Amino acid sequence: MLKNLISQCVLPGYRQLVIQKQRQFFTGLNRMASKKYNVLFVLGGPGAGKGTQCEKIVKEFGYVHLSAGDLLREERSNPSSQYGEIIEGHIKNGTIVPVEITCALLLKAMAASEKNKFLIDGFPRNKDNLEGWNRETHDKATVKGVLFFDCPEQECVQRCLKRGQTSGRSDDNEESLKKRISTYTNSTKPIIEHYRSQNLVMELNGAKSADEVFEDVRKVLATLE
Ligand SMILES: Nc1ncnc2c1ncn2[C@@H]1O[C@H](COP(=O)(O)OP(=O)(O)OP(=O)(O)O)[C@@H](O)[C@H]1O
Ligand SMILES: Nc1ccn([C@H]2C[C@H](O)[C@@H](COP(=O)(O)O)O2)c(=O)n1
Repeated sequence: MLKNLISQCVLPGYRQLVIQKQRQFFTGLNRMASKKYNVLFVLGGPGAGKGTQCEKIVKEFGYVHLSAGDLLREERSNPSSQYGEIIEGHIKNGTIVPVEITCALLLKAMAASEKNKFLIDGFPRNKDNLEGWNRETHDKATVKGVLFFDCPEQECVQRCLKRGQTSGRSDDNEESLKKRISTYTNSTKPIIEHYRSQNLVMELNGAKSADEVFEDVRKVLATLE
């Protein structure tokens, strides 16, 4: 009789409780797992001031700055990398490195950081970058916006040539710059337009002085905080 009472009344209630607790546990786990990286992309022509502004943003807004170009240059300099020659070829030619390489470097750098807010500078630069990013990060990252520094071509070229006097960059010269500008116009501008159609673009006049540009950046970023 007591056995029957336990199996008919107590056990089902206990089972229900266990199932309910299991559900709560797995929901908690899922929520933890769904914590995504928050990303702001930073785009603009060569020399538009992306890196300069990112440095200032890091100091004031606590983002981690990841420059796709810097990560590629670092990978190129690693003697044990199998991608060194491919990367150098693209950098000199002003063309874009396949996304599998660039996205893997970005994800590795994000995973190595304890922070959650990233400025990804110089990416995505073409359709291959954009599609690869979406494929690899749809469950890992949320793109909160795109900072777009608009700057006239002649100003960009002058800045890069001046930087080339001391930067040691193999692409801060007239020949590479022509190709970089053409890649920017033909491949990167459509990506900016893609994000503009999603209302994600924050456009800034990059032709002003660096401090004036940052004043504008501050206002725009304050709306995201
Ligand atoms: N607003 C500005 N006015 C004048 N010079 C600037 C301004 N912003 C940056 N510069 C200078 O222009 C050069 C290019 O700037 P920066 O490296 O920030 O551009 P970038 O967009 O990151 O370039 P790239 O894509 O080629 O790496 C640097 O020498 C920098 O000091
Ligand atoms: N998404 C990217 C970013 C950069 N590169 C390569 C080709 C660029 O000309 C070069 C320099 O980049 P920068 O420092 O100017 O941002 O790096 C690329 O292939 N893909």
